[in-house]
Amino acid sequence: MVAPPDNDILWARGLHHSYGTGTALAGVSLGVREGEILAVTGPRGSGKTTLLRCLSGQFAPSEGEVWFNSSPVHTLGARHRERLRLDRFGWIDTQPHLVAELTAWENAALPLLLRGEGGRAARNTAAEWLDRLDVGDCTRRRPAQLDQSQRQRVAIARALATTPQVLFADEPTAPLHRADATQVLRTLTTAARSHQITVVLATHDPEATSLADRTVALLDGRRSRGGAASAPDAESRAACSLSV
Ligand SMILES: Nc1ncnc2c1ncn2[C@@H]1O[C@H](COP(=O)(O)OP(=O)(O)OP(=O)(O)O)[C@@H](O)[C@H]1O
Repeated sequence: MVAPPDNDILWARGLHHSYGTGTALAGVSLGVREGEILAVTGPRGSGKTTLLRCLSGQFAPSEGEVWFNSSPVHTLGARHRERLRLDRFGWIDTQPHLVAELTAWENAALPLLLRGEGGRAARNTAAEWLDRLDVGDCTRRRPAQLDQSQRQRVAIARALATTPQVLFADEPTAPLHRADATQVLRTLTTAARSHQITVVLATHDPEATSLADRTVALLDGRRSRGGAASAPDAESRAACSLSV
């Protein structure tokens, strides 16, 4: 087992993952720099979600390695991976999975409370992020009293509230209308840049790829050549990342 380059916060080599007999990842390697916003693109079924789940420790890949901050993730047991996700990672799903019985405020504060933060501090931080996501006036409402766009904004505020080292976002603006999606994406990427949060963003949205530093494209569970560089130094960054 060879340690990854020091300058990659997240690094994966030769990732394979299957669902039963269906292969979702067939040997994907990549590196993500600290503070980088990386877009993962590809057609439906190309493996984007599976890649994000393997990188974030939700799935243990059937083959291959994942390293975070120069420590192996793929050799960790389920409980240690869970702890790593709670302490270091954030996750935004395509659909906002909020707790129906809790208010927007309580939903956004939840990961902070699970980390052991005091109630008042957690609620203050959650309120700040709800404000930034333009749902500051919905804090006392439950998910059923919010529209889809407001629910997704609460889910994004919840993911940002912990200021994770790496934020994984799986097509986070798919349920939003065009204008909403653009505004939410800009808020998300601006917040990530100002807080040095590394983002791995699975997306079909050209607007999202234009806000990223670099794009990695997948096809049939492998890296394809479709990833277009979007930043001046993208070529040199891409050279640091492996592709098979
Ligand atoms: N739970 C599952 N059970 C069986 N097969 C699955 C499962 N999840 C994904 N797959 C299959 O694995 C492959 C990769 O799926 P994945 O969801 O990772 O791709 P994706 O690029 O994120 O697609 P989409 O854009 O539709 O979300 C596809 O062939 C898909 O049908």
